[in-house]
Amino acid sequence: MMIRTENLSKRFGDVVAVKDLNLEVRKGTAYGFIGPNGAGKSTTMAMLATLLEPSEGRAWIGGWEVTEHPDEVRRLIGYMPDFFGVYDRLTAEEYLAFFAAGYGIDPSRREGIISRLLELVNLADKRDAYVDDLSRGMKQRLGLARCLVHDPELLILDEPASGLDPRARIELRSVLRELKSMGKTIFISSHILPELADFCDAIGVMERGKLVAAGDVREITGRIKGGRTVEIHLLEDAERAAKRLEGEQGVTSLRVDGRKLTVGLEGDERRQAELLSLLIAEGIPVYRFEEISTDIEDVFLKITGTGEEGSP
Ligand SMILES: Nc1ncnc2c1ncn2[C@@H]1O[C@H](COP(=O)(O)OP(=O)(O)OP(=O)(O)O)[C@@H](O)[C@H]1O
Repeated sequence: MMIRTENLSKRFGDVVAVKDLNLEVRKGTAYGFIGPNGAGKSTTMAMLATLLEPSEGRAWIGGWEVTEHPDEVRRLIGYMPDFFGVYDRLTAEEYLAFFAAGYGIDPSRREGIISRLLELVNLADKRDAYVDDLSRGMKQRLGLARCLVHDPELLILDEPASGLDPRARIELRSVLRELKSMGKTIFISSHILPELADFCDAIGVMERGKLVAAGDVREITGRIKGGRTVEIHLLEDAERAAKRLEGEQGVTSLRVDGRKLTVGLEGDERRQAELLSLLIAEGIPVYRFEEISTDIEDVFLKITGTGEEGSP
């Protein structure tokens, strides 16, 4: 596990920014952290990046507890905050050299690293341009290069696509895909779900400090596309039921979790009833069969229906 948190919480006076957060992000995957403004995404990311002390709970990065081993954690992560400072007298190259020096990278290696990074984020031709003259999309990509100077395993990216035009978003996404193919773990936030859906393996949705949904991206996006999710509780391991429903018309996903089977379904109530009959006919002991709460769908509607210029 690359990231794990246990009841991670943060209070600012009376404001509970993050409440009892339990997250798991597997190594080598891209995890989309979705939620409206103020949901607690930035606060969570800052705690993971060792910049903010949790009020309660714990968090581990690559097995290192963030408050006990901040140095080890910092070596493992590249963190990109949601703001970009002002660097009017620095060129792109000088900017990266500054951070490379900050990470204690040997001067003889800096030049090579900077060239490779500028290449990676498609800014090789902007090497001598002043940072403040770059477009917002270029600045974001330069910011990404900056958090890669020490070759971290995990990238924590706070709304990197916000404020970018569609073209700049596409360019950013192509860089992120490349990083993923290099084996990096990517933890990325956004308030627009479709923006991350096709890139991420898993997503977690925050609302008012709480994780209200988390899981496989296909399962969750299936719900948004009008599909439904049915939870089936059995008196036996759910494998047999999963096998029986595999390939059945309308079934878009199946997830076995001990004696619980979660089914993504495209179809109406009649189809649900048919699937239940199939299981019963097979002698599979179902004791609970229910479509799970539509609250979660409401949350998605709120998040995805904000009228922002998303790029599905
Ligand atoms: N330093 C702080 N002092 C007081 N309150 C804070 C502080 N930082 C964040 N908060 C509050 O904590 C809550 C969560 O904020 P946070 O920035 O983590 O949300 P977010 O999901 O990242 O939203 P955004 O997309 O707007 O950055 C908000 O109510 C915010 O006002």
